[in-house]
Formats: sequence, structure tokens, C-alpha cells
Amino acid sequence: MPDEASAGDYAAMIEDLRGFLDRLSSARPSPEAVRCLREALTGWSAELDRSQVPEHDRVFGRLAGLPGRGQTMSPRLEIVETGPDGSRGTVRFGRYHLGRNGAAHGGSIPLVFDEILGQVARVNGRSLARTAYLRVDYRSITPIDRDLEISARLVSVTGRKYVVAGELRDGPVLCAEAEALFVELRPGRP
Ligand SMILES: CCCCCCCCCC(=O)SCCNC(=O)CCNC(=O)[C@H](O)C(C)(C)COP(=O)(O)OP(=O)(O)OC[C@H]1O[C@@H](n2cnc3c(N)ncnc32)[C@H](O)[C@@H]1OP(=O)(O)O
Repeated sequence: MPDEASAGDYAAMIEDLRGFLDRLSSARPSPEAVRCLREALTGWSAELDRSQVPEHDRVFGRLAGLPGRGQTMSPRLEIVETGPDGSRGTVRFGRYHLGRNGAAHGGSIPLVFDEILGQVARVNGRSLARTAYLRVDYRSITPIDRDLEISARLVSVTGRKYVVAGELRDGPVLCAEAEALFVELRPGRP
């Protein structure tokens, strides 16, 4: 993990990256802008090639306490309350997560449910648990570009099995609900 000072910079860089992806996905850049952008990206890829590390040394997605643990794969999830019975927070689907006609892409919604439901299973589990199934029901379109409420609650624990349910709401409107089974890994399983 980075030291305290660089962790702050890293966190801010992740927020910048989210903002960049939102802007990129809703832009119609000029050919000249595309060429410049490509040049900059190629330069940065070469720079990052020099600091590639094995999985257990990565920083991306491993900064507990930051929205989305400091990764940009899933929409920005901020947990505001967590406990053994469940957790709740806010999530914001950016322009990057747009599907069509103002609605978030259906594939981006399970990403955020897996994250929050998985954290509830993890709080309760003695060791790492993996998602065995994740069912999502889309009840209403999920709007982008505003904070939505998301919650997860532990439904049952049976041996190594944790069933967790979740809801995604835009005020009074239920956008989607989910149910997942997490199975605690047997000792020695990757
Ligand atoms: C701070 C960090 C927070 C991170 C949060 C993010 C969390 C993200 C979690 C993930 O996304 S993990 C990645 C996606 N998931 C996988 O890659 C899992 C792939 N599947 C497996 O590895 C195994 O199938 C699994 C570990 C889920 C289960 O294998 P096991 O050999 O340990 O269990 P087994 O097959 O014996 O099943 C155990 C019980 O679960 C039940 N089960 C397993 N899969 C099921 C299923 N799909 N549906 C219903 N029941 C299922 C199974 O019937 C059985 O029930 P009983 O004990 O009552 O007999």
C-alpha cells in the first residue's frame, strides 16, 4: 500500500480517472484532440509498464475506506453505515455507465451489487467468500449522474453459505433489487 501522503494523491487520481471516463464517454473530440489524447495515453502506458507488480502488491481496489475501495471498474459506491446485519450507502452511476436513453447500463448494476453484498458476506464470514450466484431484478430505470441509495442485508447463514439481499433506490423509486449467495471458501481453495 502507498504511504499516507501518496495514498491521498492516489485517491484523488482515482477520482480524476472517474471524471475523465465520464467526460470521454460523452465527448465528440476533434481528430486533433484524439491524436493528442492517444499520444498521452501511449506515453503513460509506457511509464506504467515500468511499475507493474504482482496481484498482492496492487493498490487499485485495495484502499479500504475509499469509495469503491479505490477502483473505477464499478460505479462509485460510498458506504455510509455498515454492520453485521447489513450496510447502506450511496452510489453514483456516471456518464461512463450510460446504457441508452438516460438509463445506466444493465451490466453496471450487478457490479455494484456484487461489491456491497459481497462486503456484507465478508463482514460475517470467517474467511474469504465468493459469489456463487447473483440475481438482479430491474424494477425501474436507474438514472445516471445523481446519488442513489443502495443497501444490503444479511438474509441467512447456513454453514458456509451466506444469502444477502440488496436494493437500489432513487428516492421512493425502487430501481433494482438483488439476491446473492456467497460461499465461504474451503481451506486451501484459491
Ligand atoms: C473488502 C473486499 C470486499 C470485496 C467485495 C466484492 C466481492 C466479490 C466477490 C466475487 O465476485 S467472487 C468472483 C465470482 N465468483 C466466482 O468466481 C466463484 C466461482 N465458483 C466457485 O469458486 C465455487 O463454485 C464456489 C466457491 C462458489 C462453491 O464451491 P465449493 O466447492 O466451495 O462449494 P460446493 O460446490 O460444495 O457448494 C457448497 C454449497 O453451496 C451450494 N451452492 C454452490 N453454488 C451454488 C449456486 N450457484 N446456486 C445455489 N447453491 C449453490 C451447494 O449446493 C452447496 O450447498 P449445501 O452445502 O447445502 O449442499
